[in-house]
Formats: sequence, C-alpha cells, structure tokens
Amino acid sequence: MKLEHFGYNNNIEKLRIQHNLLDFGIGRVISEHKERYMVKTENGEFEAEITGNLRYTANSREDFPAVGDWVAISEYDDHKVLIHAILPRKTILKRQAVGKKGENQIIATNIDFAFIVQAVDRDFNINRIERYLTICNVSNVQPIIILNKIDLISETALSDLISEVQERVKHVPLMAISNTSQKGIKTVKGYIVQGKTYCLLGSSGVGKSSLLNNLSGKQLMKTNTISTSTNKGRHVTTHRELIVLENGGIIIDNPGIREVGISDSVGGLEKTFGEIVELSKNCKFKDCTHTIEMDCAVLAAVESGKVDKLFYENYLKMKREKEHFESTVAQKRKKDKNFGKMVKQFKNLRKSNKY
Ligand SMILES: Nc1nc2c(ncn2[C@@H]2O[C@H](COP(=O)(O)OP(=O)(O)OP(=O)(O)O)[C@@H](O)[C@H]2O)c(=O)[nH]1
Ligand SMILES: [Zn+2]
Repeated sequence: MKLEHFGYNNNIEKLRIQHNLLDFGIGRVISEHKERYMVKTENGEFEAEITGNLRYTANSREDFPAVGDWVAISEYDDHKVLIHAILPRKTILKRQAVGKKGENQIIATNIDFAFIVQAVDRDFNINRIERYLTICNVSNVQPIIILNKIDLISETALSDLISEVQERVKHVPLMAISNTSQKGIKTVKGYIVQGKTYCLLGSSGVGKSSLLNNLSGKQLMKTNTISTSTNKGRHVTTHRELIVLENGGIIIDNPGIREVGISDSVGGLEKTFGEIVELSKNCKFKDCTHTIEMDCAVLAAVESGKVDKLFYENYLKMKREKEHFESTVAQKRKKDKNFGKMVKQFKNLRKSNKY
C-alpha cells in the first residue's frame, strides 16, 4: 500500500524536509498500547518502540507518539522499527487525563474531520452535540453531525429534530441516516475524501460501529473477542485503530476516542458559542458574566429571543466548567512549582552544609 493511501501528502513531505528527516523511513502510528506501537509503512505493519533519545527529551505525554502520528523510523530487527521523531501534528484530539487533573492526554492526531454521531431516540440531546463540537473546535478538527437511527422515528418527528438542531448549531454539516435501512449512508460516503482522516465521536450505543461497518462494507468491529493464540480466554480487542476505506478515506477508531466525552469539552467554547462571544463585545462591562449585569448584550438577546435560551444556558454551564478546569490546572502548576522550589532549596542547603 502506498503512503498516500493512509494519508501521506505534500505537507507531510515538506515537514520531513524541514526537519531533516528524509534519511529515515516514514510511517503512521496505527495503534498504541503502553508505549508499544504499531506503525504502518509502505512495506507493511511493524511493531515499534521509541529511541532512548526521544524518551529522555520528552517533557510530557504529548511528546510521545500517538495514533495518527507520522513518525521517522528505522528498521532494527525483523519486522520491528525504532521511532526517532514525530512529525509536527496538524491536529490533536486531547482529553483530560484520568486521575491527573489538569493534564492533557492525546487521543489521536492528524484527524481532519469528526463525525459527531447521535441517535435520534434516547440519546438525542443538543447540549451534548455542542459539547462534542467544542471538543472538535479545541482540537482543530472539522465537525460533521450525523443523526442516526432515523428508522425509529416518523418523518415529521425527524424534520422537527433537524430544525431544532439547525436552530442552535449553525454552519456545521448535518446528515440524517439509518444503519438499518441504509438511508443516508451514501451521503456520508460522499463526504469522505481520499487521503483525509476521520473519526467517530458519540456516546456508547449510538451506532458508531454499525456505521463504520457500513462505510467499510466489512464487519470490522469485533470487540472482546477471545484471544485464540494465547487461548487463555483473555479479552483482547482485535480491531485495527486506523482503517483505510475503499474510497480512500481513513478512519481512526481507538478506545480513547470512544471514551471522549462530556468532561473533555472545556476548551474551544468561543467557537462553538461564537454568537455569544460576538454579542458580548457590546456588553457594558468588559468582565461581564452575562448573568446579572446591567446593559448586558447577551441577556438582552436572550430576552428578545434572538439567542436561544437553552443555547445560552448550555454556554454558561460549559463556561463554569472551563473556569473550574482552568483553576485546577493553575493549582496544579502552583503545587508543582512549590515542589520544584522545595527541591532547589533542599539542594542548596545540602551544598552549603556539604553533606
Ligand atoms: N434501529 C436502529 N438500530 C441501530 C442503528 N444503528 C445501530 N443500531 C443498533 O444500535 C446498537 C448499538 O450500535 P453500535 O454500532 O454497537 O453502537 P456504538 O456507538 O458503536 O457503541 P459502542 O461500541 O458502545 O461505542 C446495536 O444494537 C445496533 O444494531 C440504526 O440505524 N437503527
Ligand atoms: Zn454580558
């Protein structure tokens, strides 16, 4: 398979030249498990490890390879490669690391488009769509909204839902589909461009796997299959994390993406709620919170019905979360800094006492 088939293009070539990496091989990371990677190259798929140098110069998690990365490699063993460098990323899908407040964890990189999938039955919730949009905005990934399972509701109910979404979410493509009846699947396929990388975001059960199977025309998604090689009945996921579709589109689907959720949407608010940000320029006070102030342009717009009340309320809620997240980050930095100071003081003390 040619490099172009899994996303290589002129920009990546340029980056390779700029960073003096042409002497190395090139590949794309297709999976990552505890610092063991799989890298896809023109010659096949290889197990990979990072060089000691890359490890020791890494300042944070973000300096380690992630699924979607283009990496400079050399072969060192039969079907094994070493990763020497990571090419600069076009986009980064991140989340707050579990258990480590205030730290970001990269889920996947170099994704061009995200399909935000929502089912029109129980899962339907515009606030949630706005959260996923915000995740896309902060990651620089272009969103496309998919309403799935339209076989379960009437046409009038569907057109009501569509206008409801369009009322709140502007300038984002929207598609209504059914994996069961196949309605709209062609339209989705039409959105998929050769050489571009996609991912599917959405809650569990909305039909992401079904859609992926429909797009690829294969039963790709097998999870929790029992490993036959070890025969210990251990659950392993056998599916690939980077899938090349027949029409040349590339889909990244890994456990991290599946877990992206509600708590990961604190950044990127300004774009999702651009209308409110624009209005707030006309508020009397520069630090207006748009809740109780006099001459607040946002409140006025909500009162006059120019801005949807639910849209406004979701904005306030997410803004509060963002502020909370930022203060947690600030606290953590302060703690780290204090700790650093303490270490330094201790070292100085040790020097002066000569022990
Ligand atoms: N009626 C109907 N059911 C669907 C449709 N698409 C998917 N389903 C069903 O919804 C259930 C969940 O679908 P999945 O494709 O596994 O959902 P998922 O988003 O991949 O879920 P996770 O793997 O948990 O993230 C399955 O029982 C599917 O058969 C659809 O268009 N219509
Ligand atoms: Zn205001």
